Amino acid sequence: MRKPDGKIVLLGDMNVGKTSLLQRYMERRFPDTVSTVGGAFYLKQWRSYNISIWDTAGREQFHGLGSMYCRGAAAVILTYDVNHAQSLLELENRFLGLTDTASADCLFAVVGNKVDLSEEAPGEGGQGGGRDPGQAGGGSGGSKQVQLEDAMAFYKKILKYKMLDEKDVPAAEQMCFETSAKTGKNVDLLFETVFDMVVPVILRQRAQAPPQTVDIASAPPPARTRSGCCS
Ligand SMILES: Nc1nc2c(ncn2[C@@H]2O[C@H](COP(=O)(O)OP(=O)(O)OP(=O)(O)O)[C@@H](O)[C@H]2O)c(=O)[nH]1
Ligand SMILES: [Mg+2]
Repeated sequence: MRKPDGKIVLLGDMNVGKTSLLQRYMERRFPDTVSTVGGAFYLKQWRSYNISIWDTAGREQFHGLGSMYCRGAAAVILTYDVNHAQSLLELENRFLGLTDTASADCLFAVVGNKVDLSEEAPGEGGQGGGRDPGQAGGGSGGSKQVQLEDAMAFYKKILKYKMLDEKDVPAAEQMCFETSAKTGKNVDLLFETVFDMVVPVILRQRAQAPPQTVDIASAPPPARTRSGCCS
C-alpha cells in the first residue's frame, strides 16, 4: 500500500456524527453506527494524492489518543452538533489543544452536523439524532442551539490560539459548514473543499521533508576516475 501523502483528522465530542459523516461521504449511506473505539481511517484518492482521513473517538476515555492521531495532520475537521451547544464548547475546551501536534500550516474546518433535526417540522421525529441521549454529546432535540455565526466566531478563536493571521488562512465563511450525515446535505462540499485546500499543504510538506528514498534511475552515474588497478 502506498504511504498516504497527507492526513485529515476528524475530532469532536461523542455522538456529534463524525463516523456518520465519513460513512456518508465514503460509502454514500447512513448506516447505524456504534461509538468509535480508538480510531479508524479511510484512504481517499484525490487527484494524484492519497489522503488518509482519520475518524477518532469522542469518548472521554480515548481523549489521550487524540493528539497522537493529529500528529502531522494537514487538516483537522472539528465537528459539533448544531442542536447541542455544549458540543461546540467542548471543541474549544477539550479538542483544540489536541491539534498542537498537527502540521504547522494545518487547515481547520468547523462543522455543525445534524442540521436535518432542526429543519424538520415539529413532531416529525426530532428524537432520532443520537444513540444515547443520556450521555455527553447526546440529547439532540429538534431545536437548533448553535448558529453558523457561532461557528465562525469559534474559527476566529482557533486562529488566535494558533497565532495565525486571518489574511494568511482561508476565511471563516469558507471553512465553517453545516451538514447532515443523514440527508447528505453539504457533506460532499465539506470533504471536497478540504481535499482541495489540503493539496498545497501536502506539496509544502513534501518540499520540506528530507528525501526518503534515492531514485536510482534518475541519479547521475558515478564519476569515473582514472585511479585503480584496471584503469
Ligand atoms: N438526525 C441525524 N442523526 C445523526 C446525524 N449524524 C449522526 N447521527 C446519529 O448520531 C449518532 C452518533 O453518530 P456517530 O457518527 O456514531 O457519532 P460519533 O461522533 O462518531 O461518535 P463517537 O464515535 O462516540 O465519537 C448515531 O445514532 C447517528 O445515527 C445527522 O446528520 N442527523
Ligand atoms: Mg464515531
